[in-house]
Amino acid sequence: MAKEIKAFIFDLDGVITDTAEYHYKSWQSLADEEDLFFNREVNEKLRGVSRMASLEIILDGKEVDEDTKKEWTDRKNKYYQKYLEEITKENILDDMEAKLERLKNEGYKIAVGSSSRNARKVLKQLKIYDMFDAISDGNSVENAKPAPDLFLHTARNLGVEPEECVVLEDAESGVEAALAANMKAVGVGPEARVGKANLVYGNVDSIDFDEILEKL
Ligand SMILES: O=P(O)(O)OC[C@H]1O[C@@H](O)[C@H](O)[C@@H](O)[C@@H]1O
Ligand SMILES: [Mg+2]
Repeated sequence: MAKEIKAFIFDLDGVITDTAEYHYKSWQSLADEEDLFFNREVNEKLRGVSRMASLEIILDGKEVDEDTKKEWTDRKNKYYQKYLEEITKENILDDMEAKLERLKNEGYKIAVGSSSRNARKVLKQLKIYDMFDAISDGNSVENAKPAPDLFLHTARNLGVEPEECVVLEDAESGVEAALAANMKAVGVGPEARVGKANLVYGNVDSIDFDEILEKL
């Protein structure tokens, strides 16, 4: 028999807030300065992918020494952090805060499971940091999504079984990580990207928690 749902684990970038545009602009600045090929299509491949792995995707096989990679990812992060200074509650997607409150009031545990090392900073800027029962970020585990480690770490911190968790994700790598962790996956975005999830919504606004609780 399916286990009862006790917790919801939310990806951050692209599910709670749309910081993807700031990641894009920051990579674009670096790419322009270093004469690397980059555009929105390449940027789509970076969804859910860690900082260094993102650079490897942009480099697309081009050989660069480790010190330079470090300097480039640091520089991209410096640009990104400048954008983060500007973000406020207004950057929360649709009625996500109300949805989180509702789940909390109904007794579900809620957590963040993000690949970003900036996740805590983002949550503080959005003024929702204290709402969560657990927060896992890009510093929490060694193996990034699509490995299940980040979500398993989150479940352990929540004190629930993986089978009792639902993960909400906008990235293919995140959906894969959730399924590999034996959790239920809700995909947010086009079928081509998140179609492997147990349930798919085209955008954050259309996420229906009654349906999720009924079907998963
Ligand atoms: O560079 P950061 O803040 O650690 O973020 C790592 C990754 O975090 C993910 O949440 C984003 O979807 C990726 O685009 C990003 O590369
Ligand atoms: Mg995401």
